[in-house]
Amino acid sequence: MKTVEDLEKELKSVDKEISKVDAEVSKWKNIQRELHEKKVSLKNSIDKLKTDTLASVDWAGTTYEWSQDVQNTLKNVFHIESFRPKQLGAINSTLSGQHAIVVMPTGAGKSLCYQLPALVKPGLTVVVSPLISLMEDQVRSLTNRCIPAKLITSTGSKEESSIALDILKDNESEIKLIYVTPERFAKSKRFMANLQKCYADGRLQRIAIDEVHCCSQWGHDFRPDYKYLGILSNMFPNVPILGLTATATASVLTDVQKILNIPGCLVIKSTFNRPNLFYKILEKPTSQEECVTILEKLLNGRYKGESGIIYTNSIKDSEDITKELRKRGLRVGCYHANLDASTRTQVHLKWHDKYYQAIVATVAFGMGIDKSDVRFVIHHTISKSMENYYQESGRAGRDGLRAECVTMYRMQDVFKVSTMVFSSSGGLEHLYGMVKYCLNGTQCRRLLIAEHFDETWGDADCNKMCDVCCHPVSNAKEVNLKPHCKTLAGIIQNADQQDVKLTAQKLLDAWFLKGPVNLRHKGKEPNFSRVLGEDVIAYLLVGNYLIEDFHYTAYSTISYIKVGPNMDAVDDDSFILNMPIRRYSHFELQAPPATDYKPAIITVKSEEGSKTKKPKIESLTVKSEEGSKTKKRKSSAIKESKPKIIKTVTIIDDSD
Ligand SMILES: Nc1ncnc2c1ncn2[C@@H]1O[C@H](COP(=O)(O)OP(=O)(O)OP(=O)(O)O)[C@@H](O)[C@H]1O
Repeated sequence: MKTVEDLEKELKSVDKEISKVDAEVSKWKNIQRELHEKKVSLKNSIDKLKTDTLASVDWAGTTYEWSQDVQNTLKNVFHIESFRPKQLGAINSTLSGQHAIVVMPTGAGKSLCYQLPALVKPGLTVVVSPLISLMEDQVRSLTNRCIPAKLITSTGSKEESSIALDILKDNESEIKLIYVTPERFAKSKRFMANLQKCYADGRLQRIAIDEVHCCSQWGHDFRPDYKYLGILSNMFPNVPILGLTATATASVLTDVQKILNIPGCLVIKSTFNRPNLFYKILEKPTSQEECVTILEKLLNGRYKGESGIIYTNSIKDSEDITKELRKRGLRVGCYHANLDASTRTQVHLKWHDKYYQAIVATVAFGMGIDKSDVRFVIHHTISKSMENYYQESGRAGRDGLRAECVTMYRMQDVFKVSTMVFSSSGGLEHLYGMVKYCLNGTQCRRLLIAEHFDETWGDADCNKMCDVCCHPVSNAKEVNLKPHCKTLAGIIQNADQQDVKLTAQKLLDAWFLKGPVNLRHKGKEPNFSRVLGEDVIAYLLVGNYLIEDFHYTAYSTISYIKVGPNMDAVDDDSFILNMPIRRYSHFELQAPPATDYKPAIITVKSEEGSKTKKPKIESLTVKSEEGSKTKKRKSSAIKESKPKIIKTVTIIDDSD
């Protein structure tokens, strides 16, 4: 019989064995993890290679079996003379049966990429779109062109909905495009059953997914119902999926391909450079009243008689600014998510019809704005990311004529936004990208936007259409931040010892020897302005020398400033940190800009027919109600005078 000692000995040896096995298991688990990582990386490389290989094909050819039909449909049905960059490639690829994602900036003409193919081949194109109003506009405009299209909504009567649903299984139906929201795929069994019948009958020609970035949580407009669209590629093999978006970040595009189950699909991306948009950062005063005065001057001066949008970051700001501008006699509308749908539509229409010169809006005013002559977009507060900024400012100048994107920047707004976004994944990182853009005073703003979209644009692409390129500084002065870093870290540590938390404003006060004496440092006041001091704090924040620390109160969230991880390096002898000093360049508020922006090609559609010409800026034929005259004038005059135009002037961007 074994003794307790024997058993304990045995137990020890089993423990030893277990440890050995654990070590082996952990070794194999590591190997397994590494292999999984390798597998994912190989899959990604394969997908990327597939995408690159597909992208290297010249899809914009004109010798496909459908090429003649495509040209005829373009001219005779859409009454368009020529394709814009990448449209033909997108059309040919989807007609070839490829899954594809088309990435084009706002207003570049994405809809044509699925509307035209729908008419060239037999069968039905299902278009998924997130907004009913957007779909209504599209169906209306297609119907006006005698293109049979229908919308399936849950807002109409049961009978209407039933008729629309039956189109899917009616082999005799003439409808070519059917618009649905993504919720249909998730929630309507009848819709899915009819769609399967449509597929089984060989009538499902294509699935187009508009605003396809809504699939991805990385995008700026995530919609949970979009994730159900992932079943489509398996459910309907051989039916090409065409995703369309104006969001071009690589992570979003890869994510979208994964969610839709079409990894490695063709990605057709046109340049995101909007050459007609002028980018400007404007110094924002500290008081709301002064801000309103600037807006008033801009609306009455620089943008007199022009349409635009003023973006604010809160409902309260949008209401207050609207009220103040109205008091000063300006016609502006207010738009935010708390207004009911019919009020929002009213505001939108009044702006569209030029009763309102501008809409003062939160970002709720976004998707579905189809006004081509927006001449200015002013950001009263910075956007929460570069991606958002590009989308919001991109609502200007869809007609290709010069338009301006002005952002009012002040350090205090960084915290207004950071306290809203800090809890979302990547929120602060994205915001700091926007702050870097505002702090920049030496690099072309277009280059910064290009970097964001992984594109490379040359200096020539700007054509002096940003404030930095307009007022280049040959020898930008720099401020050596090393001593200031030490002072600021010292102030924070001193406050910490007294159990006091510092907001950025309080930190700034203590640094400039203002505010409570016990929080001030013992050295001298900085020998530069407080505005530059604000820039230094923001610069250190985006560089991780300072960090934000968020605290909730009953009514709000407060951002306090703490020393960040990169501050450790400041004590090294070799540490160097110089910040280029930026200056706000002059910006005329009360007079229209002297423009020298020349659009690439102008197509003048006249009663006699359409002609495409090289820019004919010196002379432009304009027919007024009084008759037709040809005037000699400079390009700037095209924008400034407002003839009663009967002929349409369409600007085509030929940069590819
Ligand atoms: N090749 C073309 N030539 C001239 N006009 C075009 C061409 N393609 C499209 N358009 C016009 O450009 C305008 C914008 O097109 P569309 O609404 O499809 O843009 P979009 O890229 O979908 O924009 P958004 O991202 O805002 O939805 C429409 O009025 C459309 O008729």
